[in-house]
Amino acid sequence: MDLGTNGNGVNSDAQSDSQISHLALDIGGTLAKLVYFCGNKRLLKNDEVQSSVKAGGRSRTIIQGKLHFTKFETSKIDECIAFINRKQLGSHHPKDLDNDRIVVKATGGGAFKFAELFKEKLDFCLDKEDEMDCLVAGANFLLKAVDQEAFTYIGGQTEFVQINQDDLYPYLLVNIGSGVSMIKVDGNGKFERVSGTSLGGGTFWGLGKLLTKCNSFDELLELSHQGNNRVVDMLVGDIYGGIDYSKMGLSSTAIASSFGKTISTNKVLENYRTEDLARSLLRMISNNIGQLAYLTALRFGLKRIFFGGFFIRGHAYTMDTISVAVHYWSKGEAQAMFLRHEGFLGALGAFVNYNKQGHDNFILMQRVEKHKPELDGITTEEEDSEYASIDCSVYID
Ligand SMILES: Nc1ncnc2c1ncn2[C@@H]1O[C@H](COP(=O)(O)OP(=O)(O)OP(=O)(O)O)[C@@H](O)[C@H]1O
Ligand SMILES: CC(C)(CO)[C@@H](O)C(=O)NCCC(=O)O
Repeated sequence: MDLGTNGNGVNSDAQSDSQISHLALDIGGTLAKLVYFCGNKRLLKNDEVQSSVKAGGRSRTIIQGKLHFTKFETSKIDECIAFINRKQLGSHHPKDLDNDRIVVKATGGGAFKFAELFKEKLDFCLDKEDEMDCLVAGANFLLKAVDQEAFTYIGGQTEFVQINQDDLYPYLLVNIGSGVSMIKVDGNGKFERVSGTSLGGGTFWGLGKLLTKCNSFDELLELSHQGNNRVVDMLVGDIYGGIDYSKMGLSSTAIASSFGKTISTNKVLENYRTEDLARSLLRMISNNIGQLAYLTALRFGLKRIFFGGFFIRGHAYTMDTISVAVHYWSKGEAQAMFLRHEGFLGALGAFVNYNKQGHDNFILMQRVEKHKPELDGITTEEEDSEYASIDCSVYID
């Protein structure tokens, strides 16, 4: 990534305005996530160079641009490769001195599984980063650098959380991907994966697909939106003749047994509305994760729980169920918080890790974006229109 600075730190590159792009990948069990930066190289002005040299530093080239976010199904990794190729992402990265291949940071199991494929198709050398390390780096970056990133969702109301940088740690990060990882975060690079469960997003999507025969995750979410779980779930009231089990604080409407009602009738699968099945399933998975998250937080005395991963998808009912579960089990002591770039923690973390040794010429700067409820910065129809890009600058030596 050497852009040609001379010995005095004055940039000798004659081109002052050229496009540049950088890329990091998180290839998970279900989805492959891409974070890429596109921007225009800007040479430092003379006075900027002088002040930088006077301050004892080297001069740097600033690149202003946007971080973009997009995803592909891991099972269609060829589409992801074609996208990278079409956009020529990574073409400005440094090359591996040993084999002359473009080095790209990558995390998730797919960084191992597809290393050969990326080598063959794109001449990339995937520089593998640990998945948990990247989730934490991504979450810390978002929480510290991105304005209005974290929010609570209670009773249909979104409220942004003001993050106090000096009082961020410790917190519990619950990443709901195909499976669920729970990580106790104590600082930058200081963390422990303290728990996990295989009942995660993959379980919801997989069982949901089998039960409803729907073709996409979004369709399944949409079905759940319109369903009524009481048709499928056995409620406390079903067992107690319509009344609360008040001695134990269980209201008649509380779920006593997820899917429990399906055993007591002579109905078969086809007799149930797919909407109701989807609703029950979403509630079962979200409730369970909310409860496990709370118990894990309790185990380590953590009050703040941030939820990430693509399972959440900013979906109101999912967030509401998780929030209620955390609130209910903690008796209001702990709080569930969500992140706007929930699904991209790992990919962002891999991107941020370009700053680590060996890549210290690439520094991701704070972004400047103010929250816009609607989408911003969408530049092409190919991009995933759901995710707001982030305005930011990077410095290159
Ligand atoms: N368009 C989509 N297609 C498939 N799954 C989706 C989609 N949108 C959201 N999901 C949900 O997101 C989950 C995958 O989340 P995520 O990408 O964070 O995990 P992953 O990295 O693939 O999994 P893991 O970290 O366990 O390897 C799916 O299991 C599903 O529940
Ligand atoms: C295996 C990983 C870490 C892969 O991302 C994830 O799917 C996960 O955390 N699964 C849950 C595994 C467990 O703790 O039981």
